[in-house]
Amino acid sequence: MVIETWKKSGIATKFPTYRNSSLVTVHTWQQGKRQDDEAEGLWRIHDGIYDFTEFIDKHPGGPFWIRETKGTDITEAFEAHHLTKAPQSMIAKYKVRDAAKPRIYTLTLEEDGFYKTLKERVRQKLKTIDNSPKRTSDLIHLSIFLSIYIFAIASVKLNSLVALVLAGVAICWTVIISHNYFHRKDNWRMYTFNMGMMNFCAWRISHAMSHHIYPNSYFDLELSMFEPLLCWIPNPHLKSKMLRYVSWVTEPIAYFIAFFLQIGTRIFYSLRHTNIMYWHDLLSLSIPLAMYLVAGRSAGLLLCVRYWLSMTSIASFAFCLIGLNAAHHDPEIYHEGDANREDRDWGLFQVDTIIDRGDLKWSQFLVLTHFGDHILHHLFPTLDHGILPQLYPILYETLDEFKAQMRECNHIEHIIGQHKQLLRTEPNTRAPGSGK
Ligand code: HEM
Repeated sequence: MVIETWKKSGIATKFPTYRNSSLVTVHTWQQGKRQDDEAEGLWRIHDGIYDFTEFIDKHPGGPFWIRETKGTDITEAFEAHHLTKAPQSMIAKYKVRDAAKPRIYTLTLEEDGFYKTLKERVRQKLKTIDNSPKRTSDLIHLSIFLSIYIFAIASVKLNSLVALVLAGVAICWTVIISHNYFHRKDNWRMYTFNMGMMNFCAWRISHAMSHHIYPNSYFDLELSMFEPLLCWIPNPHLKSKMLRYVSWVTEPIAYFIAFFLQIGTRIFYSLRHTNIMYWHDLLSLSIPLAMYLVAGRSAGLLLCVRYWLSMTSIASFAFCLIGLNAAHHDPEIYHEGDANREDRDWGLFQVDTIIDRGDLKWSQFLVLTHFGDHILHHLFPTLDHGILPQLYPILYETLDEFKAQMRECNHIEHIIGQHKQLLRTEPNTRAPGSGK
């Protein structure tokens, strides 16, 4: 089949099927990937086909990761989520056959390539690392999480706008910090991601499996989900003139409604197609409930719900302001259609799709609440953000060896860059690392 030129991906031999569907959801992304990935209905790692059915409930990281990836190519996800050698030595017994067709993804994970070299160094470093910052992360998470209820209740009890805004900020920060936890084995903190009406299971697909593995490409669901309103891919087929300029106006609206759009789409899809809702989708309701039970009986349930919806839209706005301007969108950053680095290493691809927030690095609190240390987080998503700073010397050394660079800028520069990227339709012809 001939692919139209504009649909040619820089990281795969196919244009992803899910992008042809009218409603883009986590579920349609998974369905499309099962069609595209040449995994023969099972699990694919490199050029082998594996049957992990028996292993789903035994997986130390929790059953979700394996159950939800059945029928897909998990090569990069498998590499990025394990730092010990155990998983690699375990897979042989589940191998069924060699894959009939080549992999569709063209990124590489060579033993002597950037990512595997860095990973081996990180593996060694982890043996001697100071783990105490993990406790600080846990404490920060718990304090911010509890402060949601304190500020929410205060907003009703004192009829205070300040408390309402603070509750919104606390919801936003709780959601961002709990992202530090949902990338790992199942744990109670991952559930607190749902305080903003979104769901960590949906995000384990759209964020961990899609965005983290294939950032800024056609396979990145976090780009395509925004495309009716905001489009970062520099391609006039996706980004009409109208969308380019109108997006600057619709952007603040999109920020305010993003959380509601996520749950709305999931409810709509569940009613029309297959249920993709979980019991823990109800967790965010604990906020208005606490407000009503502790402080709102005289004010009434309706007022509590109104205040809760207001703080959630503040949280949504703050989340988008932080998240969409944190790392990935700037004309200097690789987006689908731009010239590729010659070295197709998966880790270098991650480096090319990110500019870190340099202004946060001095504070663990700011890193946790603002998607800081983003490059290291993309490369090693299961590691606590608290210990990432200790890995910088190894990262710098390995980047130097592979003639790559880590880029940094502050939040204002990111906001300016993100808006320029919304306007950009011309692909970059200079490949990252070309040095010209
Ligand atoms: C889509 C594929 C997979 C994903 C996303 C995934 C994800 C994870 C996660 C998040 C953890 C917990 C890490 C932590 O909290 O530090 C984990 C641990 C683990 N997983 Fe997986 N996993 C996948 C496939 C597999 C497979 C196929 C095997 C072996 C057959 C496996 C074996 C293990 C083992 C042994 C651990 C314990 C920690 C370690 O030794 O690294 N996983 N996995």
